[in-house]
Amino acid sequence: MSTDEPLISIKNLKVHFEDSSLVNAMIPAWISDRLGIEEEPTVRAVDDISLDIGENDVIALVGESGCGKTTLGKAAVGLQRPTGGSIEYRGHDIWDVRAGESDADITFEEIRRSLQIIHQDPGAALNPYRSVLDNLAVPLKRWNPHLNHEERRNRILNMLERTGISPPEDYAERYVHQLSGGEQQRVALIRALLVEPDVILADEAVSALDVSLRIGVMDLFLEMQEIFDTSFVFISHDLANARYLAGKSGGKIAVMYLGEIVEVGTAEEITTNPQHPYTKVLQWATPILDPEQAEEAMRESPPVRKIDIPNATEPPSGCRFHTRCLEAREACRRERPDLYEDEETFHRTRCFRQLDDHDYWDSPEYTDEEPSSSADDKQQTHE
Ligand SMILES: Nc1ncnc2c1ncn2[C@@H]1O[C@H](COP(=O)(O)OP(=O)(O)OP(=O)(O)O)[C@@H](O)[C@H]1O
Repeated sequence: MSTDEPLISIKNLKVHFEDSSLVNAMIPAWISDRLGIEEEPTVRAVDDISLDIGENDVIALVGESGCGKTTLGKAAVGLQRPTGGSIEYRGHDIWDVRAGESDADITFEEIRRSLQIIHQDPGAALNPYRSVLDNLAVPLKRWNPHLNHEERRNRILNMLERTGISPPEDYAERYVHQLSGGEQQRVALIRALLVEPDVILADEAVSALDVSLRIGVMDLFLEMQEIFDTSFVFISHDLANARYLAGKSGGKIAVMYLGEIVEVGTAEEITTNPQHPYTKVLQWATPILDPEQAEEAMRESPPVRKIDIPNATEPPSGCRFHTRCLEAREACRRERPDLYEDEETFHRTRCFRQLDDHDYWDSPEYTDEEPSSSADDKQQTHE
């Protein structure tokens, strides 16, 4: 259950990258000028996002590849400098603290300790030349220097045991490559938990795992979340994972599309009552386990005009989803919708269709793009 005071407050966050791709970098500026090539288009990875993360909160960020999930997550934990807007940790602007321009009684280092990250590839975060014990001793030595060797060892063995790595004495002596993917992810989780963080960002932390192991690791994350009262931000391109994580923990799902959050709600709301047309596309593309239901779903056309996602360097005007949206009208091309909140459920949706009296309803249907063949779309989406 989260308290009113946010742990992290993200306000109008922008992270734009200058896309200095190799091709651009190899073309001299004078040739680019003559050919009219724009040298470094700006990638609007995160564009005007506001989001609070409360104490003991669970948020599952979901969206297609390239929509800005990782960039938002990294910015939230102080690993990515914003190009606009702000990120506050317990009321202190993280980057002002880092620049020494804040009167906060906390250092940037301490903020970074409180905000941990777990990557998709846990092996990358662990030193392959050290044992599990030595790997896990590193954060303890740094943040709990008063502990002696024996105390550190006991704490680590205890965590190994609690996370189901048994016998802990045996595993503690193993090297990272001697562990399975699931065990490595558990060790990465322990490494993050040992420094007693307020927030753990788990970036596609279960995506690489076999489906059979996935539920076990997700359950472990949620169990640890409850025991340690740590907030978790789970990043996933898979709505099914997001639903599981947010559903079991009573957390929220935030759906991202092209650098924006388009819908936020409980797992129940997003699953049974999705409001944004893009969320319905994600829902449609999410595998259904029941074979009978899956077959029926396969017969339905995708609820989208076209499959291709626009380029993040040139996002569509107005509502960014309008070029793919079956419900789009002219108003959607002209004007950017806000995240409108349902007063009863707190479900928020960035779509004019939430407002009974919006001009949208009198606006002509959007016709710029020809709807593509639904049969082709179906095939492409399932490939
Ligand atoms: N350092 C960078 N320089 C330039 N562009 C970047 C950089 N990092 C990310 N991007 C671009 O920003 C956009 C968002 O990327 P991001 O990795 O945040 O998306 P994502 O939703 O996490 O995708 P994925 O699931 O594939 O990791 C993409 O277009 C990506 O190419």
